[in-house]
Amino acid sequence: MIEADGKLELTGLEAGYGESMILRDVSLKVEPGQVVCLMGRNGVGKTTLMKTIMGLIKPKKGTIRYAGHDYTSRSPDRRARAGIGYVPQGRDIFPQLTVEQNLLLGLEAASAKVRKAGIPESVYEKFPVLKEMLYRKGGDLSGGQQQQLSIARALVSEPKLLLLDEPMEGIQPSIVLDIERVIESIKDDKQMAVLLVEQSLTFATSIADYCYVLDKGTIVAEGSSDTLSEEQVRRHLAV
Ligand SMILES: Nc1ncnc2c1ncn2[C@@H]1O[C@H](COP(=O)(O)OP(=O)(O)OP(=O)(O)O)[C@@H](O)[C@H]1O
Repeated sequence: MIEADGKLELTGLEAGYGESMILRDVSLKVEPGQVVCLMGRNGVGKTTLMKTIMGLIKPKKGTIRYAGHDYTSRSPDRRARAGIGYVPQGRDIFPQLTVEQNLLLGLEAASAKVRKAGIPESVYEKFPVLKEMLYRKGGDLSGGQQQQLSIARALVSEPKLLLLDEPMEGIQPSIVLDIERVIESIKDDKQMAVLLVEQSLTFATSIADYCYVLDKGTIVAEGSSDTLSEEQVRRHLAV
């Protein structure tokens, strides 16, 4: 792995919708091979931050550096081709397309080299259920399976940086475990940097190398899982 591969560095980011500024002075780093968790109550700006990293929202101030280059003004397309994979909140798969067709769409975002190689076998190893259901329509899958498909679709392009927005939200416990195992295996592979929005403090601190807590659009606490005190995090997570 090249040293800067997958590295993300946000500095002094300000972003929002029209006149309403949601993120204020957000600085954050994800190193190659790391899992970094972003925590915070509902509505504090976690999704807005993910969208800004993906290029779907243009920041008013600050910089986004990725893989050693300034990506602040680059299009979402270019970010995807450069290896940023995004799994948005709420499994936006295509219900009328088959599982395989959904996965092939993930390849569209990939670099030419990855596109040529096709869907990597490693994706089916991570999600064996999808291989069994390859020709079923996405809409026929359970909610948890759709979430697995949504993550698999991002993995198909073999990203260097994976943005996961609350992948465990609203999913039955058995599938939560499956998804946690996949995130653990991604971490063990050490090929990808992961920025994970996660509400479960237990899982976040067990998997993350580093955690950030966002409140009202600002980072209010950060640290490695062993230095960030539970009390500190809970204070900002409590309603
Ligand atoms: N398209 C939009 N236009 C205007 N305001 C928006 C839009 N999307 C989100 N917001 C506002 O931005 C703020 C942050 O929302 P965001 O979705 O980033 O929060 P979040 O931390 O991801 O919350 P949740 O956990 O509920 O998804 C909220 O006040 C929300 O109402």
